[in-house]
Amino acid sequence: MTLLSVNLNKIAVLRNSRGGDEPSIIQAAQTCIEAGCGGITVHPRPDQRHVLPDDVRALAAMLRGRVEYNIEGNPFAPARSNYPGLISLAREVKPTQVTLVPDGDGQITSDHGFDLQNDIERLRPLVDELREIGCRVSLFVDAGAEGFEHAAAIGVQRIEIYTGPYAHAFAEGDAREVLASCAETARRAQQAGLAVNAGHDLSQANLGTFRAAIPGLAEVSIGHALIGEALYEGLATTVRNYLQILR
Ligand SMILES: CC(=O)[C@@H](O)[C@H](O)COP(=O)(O)O
Ligand SMILES: NCC(=O)COP(=O)(O)O
Repeated sequence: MTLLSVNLNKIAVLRNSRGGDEPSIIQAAQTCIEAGCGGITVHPRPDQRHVLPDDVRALAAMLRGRVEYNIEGNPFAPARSNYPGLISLAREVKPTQVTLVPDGDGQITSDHGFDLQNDIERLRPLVDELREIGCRVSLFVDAGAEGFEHAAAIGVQRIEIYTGPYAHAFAEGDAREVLASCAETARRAQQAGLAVNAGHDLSQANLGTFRAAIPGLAEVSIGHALIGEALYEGLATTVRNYLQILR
């Protein structure tokens, strides 16, 4: 069964746009859980454009023991005022999973994964620390990435395939080549002993085709499209629609 982890970044975008407490990220999480999602994902960025450190803390308190909690971010992004750093936040709230994403500050969104050949030694001490905390560690990678045996050797347990290029190709009408690359990437990662997650720009339109091509897909984390669709259909209904696709 592929777990649906709802990314709540875009709830925080709307909330921060007026500087108040509404819409509530906690109420959104509660609605998603009651609708049946298996996890909640947030990506607290250093520039605090959406999810804030206090959101991460508040979610930890309400999610514990209910659904999986996945926190994403760049572990190398330095701490700054009001942003303690990803590893420090993980040490504080002990989420189920931490997904390491090599995003720079200037990016409008995540758009690439780690270079496992060159980044693995820098990642080793961070993976050690996250495992010590008790978190599952996942690395954000591009389709076609190499070096999964190195990732497994330093204690990484999952990869998350960056599905932005797949979603774009799907929207353009021909995703066969990208999908085949994602499937081969998943196969090689599983062969190296890693479980496979996926995320970025997945939607009700493209998820079924992706899921059918990736045997054993452990988790999808979905936010932008899901929250957008929820503006029309309602959050609970939208979550249930995704769960129906993943059945
Ligand atoms: C890693 C990834 O692809 C997404 O989870 C990311 O969290 C999207 O970030 P924004 O919501 O800031 O675009
Ligand atoms: N890891 C992907 C994620 O959490 C959500 O990405 P998106 O659906 O907002 O593009």
